Amino acid sequence: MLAGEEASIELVQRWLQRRNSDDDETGSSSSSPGARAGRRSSLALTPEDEPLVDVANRSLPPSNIPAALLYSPPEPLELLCVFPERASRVCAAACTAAARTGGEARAVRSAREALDAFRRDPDSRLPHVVVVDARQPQALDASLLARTIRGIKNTQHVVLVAVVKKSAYLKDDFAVLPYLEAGFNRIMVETVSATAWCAEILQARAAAASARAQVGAVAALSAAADRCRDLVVVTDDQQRILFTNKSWTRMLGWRTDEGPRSLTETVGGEALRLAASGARDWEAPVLLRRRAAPDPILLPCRGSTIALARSASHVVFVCEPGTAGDGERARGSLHSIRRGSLDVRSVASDGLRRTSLAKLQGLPLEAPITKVISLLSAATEGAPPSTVACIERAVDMLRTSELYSPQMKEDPRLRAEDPIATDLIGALLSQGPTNVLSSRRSSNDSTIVRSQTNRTNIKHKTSGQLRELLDTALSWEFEIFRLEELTRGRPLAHLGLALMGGRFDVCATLECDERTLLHWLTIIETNYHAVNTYHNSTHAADVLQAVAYFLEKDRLKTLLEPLEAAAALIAAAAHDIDHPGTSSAFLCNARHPLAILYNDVCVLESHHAALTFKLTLNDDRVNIFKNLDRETYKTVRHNVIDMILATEMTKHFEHLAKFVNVFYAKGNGSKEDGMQIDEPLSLDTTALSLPENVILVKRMMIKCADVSNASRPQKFAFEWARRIAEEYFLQTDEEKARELPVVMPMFDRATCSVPRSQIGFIDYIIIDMMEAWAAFIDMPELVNHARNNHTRWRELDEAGVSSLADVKRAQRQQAIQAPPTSTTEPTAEE
Ligand SMILES: Nc1ncnc2c1ncn2[C@@H]1O[C@@H]2COP(=O)(O)O[C@H]2[C@H]1O
Repeated sequence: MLAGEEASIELVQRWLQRRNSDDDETGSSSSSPGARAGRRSSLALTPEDEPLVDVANRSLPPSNIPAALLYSPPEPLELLCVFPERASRVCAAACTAAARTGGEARAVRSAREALDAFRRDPDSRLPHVVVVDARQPQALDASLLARTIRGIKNTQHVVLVAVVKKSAYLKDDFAVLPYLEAGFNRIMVETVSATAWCAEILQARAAAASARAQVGAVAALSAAADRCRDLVVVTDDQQRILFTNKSWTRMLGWRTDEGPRSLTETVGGEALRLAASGARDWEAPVLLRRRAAPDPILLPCRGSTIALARSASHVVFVCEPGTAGDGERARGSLHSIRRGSLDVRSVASDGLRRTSLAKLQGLPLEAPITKVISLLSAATEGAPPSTVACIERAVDMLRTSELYSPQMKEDPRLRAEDPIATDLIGALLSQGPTNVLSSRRSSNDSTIVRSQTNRTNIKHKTSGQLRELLDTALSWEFEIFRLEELTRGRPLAHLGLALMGGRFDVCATLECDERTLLHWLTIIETNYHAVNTYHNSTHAADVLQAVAYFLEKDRLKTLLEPLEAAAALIAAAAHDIDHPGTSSAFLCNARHPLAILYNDVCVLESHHAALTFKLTLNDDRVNIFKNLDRETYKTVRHNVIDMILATEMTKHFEHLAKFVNVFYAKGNGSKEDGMQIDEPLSLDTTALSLPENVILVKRMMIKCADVSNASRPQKFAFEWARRIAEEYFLQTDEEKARELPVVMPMFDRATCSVPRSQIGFIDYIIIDMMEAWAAFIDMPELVNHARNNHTRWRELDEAGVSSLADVKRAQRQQAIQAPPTSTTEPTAEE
């Protein structure tokens, strides 16, 4: 037994014990002998306590399949006949029979045409029965066709009928076997009798309806399992893994297609022994081994053996995460919620209440924060005055509704002598119009007009050089500026096609064709402003490339579904669409129509997300979502919007703090501000089993990609720094020209130190975030590059480099030492 395991087992046992007695009290316990024997067995951890698995339990009565679940909506039969011969009389008879039985028939002559019927075309219906002419192997390989159809997803319920010659049928007793092995359900001797075909088709129709009902039921149950938080695994009677749900995959890190095949490789403990004993229902602790962590986790587990015939066919294990040793946690049932509430009341009834807390306790609902405040208040009892003062201060802080808004003045790291950093970080983190009193003004009234370049669709043709470059699209040193140059300012469509269309096969995931994806990428790219020095389609391509790079990391490969990966790539490509080159605060100050439309709240990001969907849905030729069913579309839309909105910098600390608190909360000594991580990070992967935590991962992914320029090798980081500084300067120019409040007065081209702005950006925005993300996806170079860039900026600062022109000169010198990589857009200084 592993160190500390005994204590954990005891905790789980206590939890199970308490729950059993709870169940008994409430009368919710199953009264079947099997269930009781199983429950006793859950506490049997020594040979003396061996569970009493009775004879009745071993004889495995058939498990109940809820009849209502076996529902299949009545549908008129769709028959597909595959006969190579042009005017086959057998085929004609089958088609006539289909019409007579109230169905519809279609005849095709080749395997390719037959397979077309299984393409996901929303306008055509899938056939229920496919009749394949197996009489002329030289004209049509019927077995190969059957195997291919069976290889297509969701065709288990389609009934395949092979038509054979009578002579072949009567050849030997086992003549039908090769057809059955290939995936045919029925074998029919050739006949031109429509009546004989009627009989065959009626039987096939019944078989198809029954198979459809069963497959539908299994799909519904596996979807249910996938959506629950418990870890579910189903094995065969030999403990070979047949199914694991998403929570299982997320928490343990094993993908269904690469993980252990046998349960014994990943599960240990009492549960395994009980399952092997053939008990029908049982509860016991289970030890689960994780892919990336040496120490197993111990969870309470409930199991059932499924037996439709005499012998067991399936064994189901359901493990509950987050409950071991956490007996006080509310468990979702009315009973337990009430119990949870009572905890707070009893805590608060100790004379420690504050008036506001008493009010909260009167509410029928309870938020976790209420409970936290109550518990903290209770902890002051008998505590020394200094502790009481500390806790009371913490409770006061928790009462604010702006839990995640950093207050700059209290941050000791932001010193008065660092005005550029203060300016930049302040502007990034604050929302809405600038307070006029705190801003500088200018009297100049000229306006800079930003126009949009007119672009045409790209042709999907890549030159040799471009192709070679795109082959390196999954490298962290990807030459993004060279791509910008080779594509004449249209990097997004080319890179998007290579990554989304190629490596990530987004077309297959969204069931759209490549042409639609290309049109989509083109329209998205066209709506970026090429005149922006930073927020143009090269930035979008850069963020797309970073997201693609992150998605290739093992942690994310295991965690995210193809649909989630597709949504992330879409969000990355579109996340700054139609960016005007000025910030949201500028738009608010300027009373821009977008600021009016979005009430000064998340103005730009709301616009990016809304415009993305408006452009996509407006035209079928670009609508990459057009073939998705309603639910899938809803999921993708939700994901894309959530990720685009997550790039809003005013929520930066909120997203980062949530991510760090959820995944690194245990064993990391974080400072009072909650952000500084000084100890080596130890990741808590158990948190991955909760879908709401996966959202935090996706937000963090796009956020890190969005500002990854500072974590790229120096030559890229410097070029991006120049571009963003130039864009900031243009905004300041425009603010002065229009007598608007100046959002970042320090970003004045006459006075700004670019190196210092970068040092501040890396110090306050980049380092903490990249440390947390780099540890999560195992990519230390993110932090290494950021630190190297920081060092280099500091050297330049100390050497007196300040203006954009100075930085450009330094870049040139650097380029002489290292070969040139980028072409750069001319800046206003040149
Ligand atoms: N290298 C950088 N230096 C300073 N600010 C940056 C840098 N990279 C990104 N940003 C800012 O971070 C913001 C992230 O969201 P946006 O792309 O809307 O706008 C970005 C810039 O305002």
